[in-house]
Amino acid sequence: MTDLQHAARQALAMMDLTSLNDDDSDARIVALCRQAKTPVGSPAAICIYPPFIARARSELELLGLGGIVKIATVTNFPHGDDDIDQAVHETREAVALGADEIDVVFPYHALMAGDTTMGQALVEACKAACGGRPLKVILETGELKQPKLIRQASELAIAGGADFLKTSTGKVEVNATLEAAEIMLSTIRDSGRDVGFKAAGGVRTAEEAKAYLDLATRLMGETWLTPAHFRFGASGLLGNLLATLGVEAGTRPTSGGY
Ligand SMILES: O=C[C@H](O)COP(=O)(O)O
Repeated sequence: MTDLQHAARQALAMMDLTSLNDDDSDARIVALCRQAKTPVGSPAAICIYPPFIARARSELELLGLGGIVKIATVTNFPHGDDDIDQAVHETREAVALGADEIDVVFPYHALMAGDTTMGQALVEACKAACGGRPLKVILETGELKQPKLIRQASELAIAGGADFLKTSTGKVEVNATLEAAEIMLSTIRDSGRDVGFKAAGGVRTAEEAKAYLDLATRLMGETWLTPAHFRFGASGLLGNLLATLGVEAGTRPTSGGY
């Protein structure tokens, strides 16, 4: 197995296979769940809008992936509004609908406008609403732009109890970048807290995924790289990973899997 294939295997197991489109439908989410069953294993989670959680849950059960592939959903998405009550309401609703993991957008406009308290307060309140489920905080680093703001948002999210820092919604011009990832990972490392990292938005190839994995290995060490600490949020990466591994997308898993 080449280094690139090794990275592709790792990336697949650490992926939140994503569909967050305005025109998503039950049929599209069912197809997404089916994609999650590959001959070389499954992604860590799917990431979908709240109305599709119940349908995804029953489909994953049918596929024998119940409890194996987690269901993540998004709140305060995609604009990162500064309404804490609304973000908490959406987070509670997502939990009630059966989400295993919540990805909440940090109120990045507020931070850019100089508000250094709102972000932490929103994260704290949403974490409390998660009932122990992992909370990933989307910083929208492509909008924060300045390294100082990315570091500050990372620190506020960690202080608020984030379980993961996530780069991007995938809905703005600049999404995941290695530069932002380096700042976020360094902030996680410097905090001494057990916080993970999710590169999301625009990651499309095994080569790109490998660059993030190499960076995280350099900064955090190889043993840190597990789905409990590292995820890719991606809608268009799986096919390339499977091709890298010599598997055609849509191939039925061999019995027993890998
Ligand atoms: O959270 C994940 C992102 O929305 C996925 O972005 P992508 O569609 O560019 O892969």
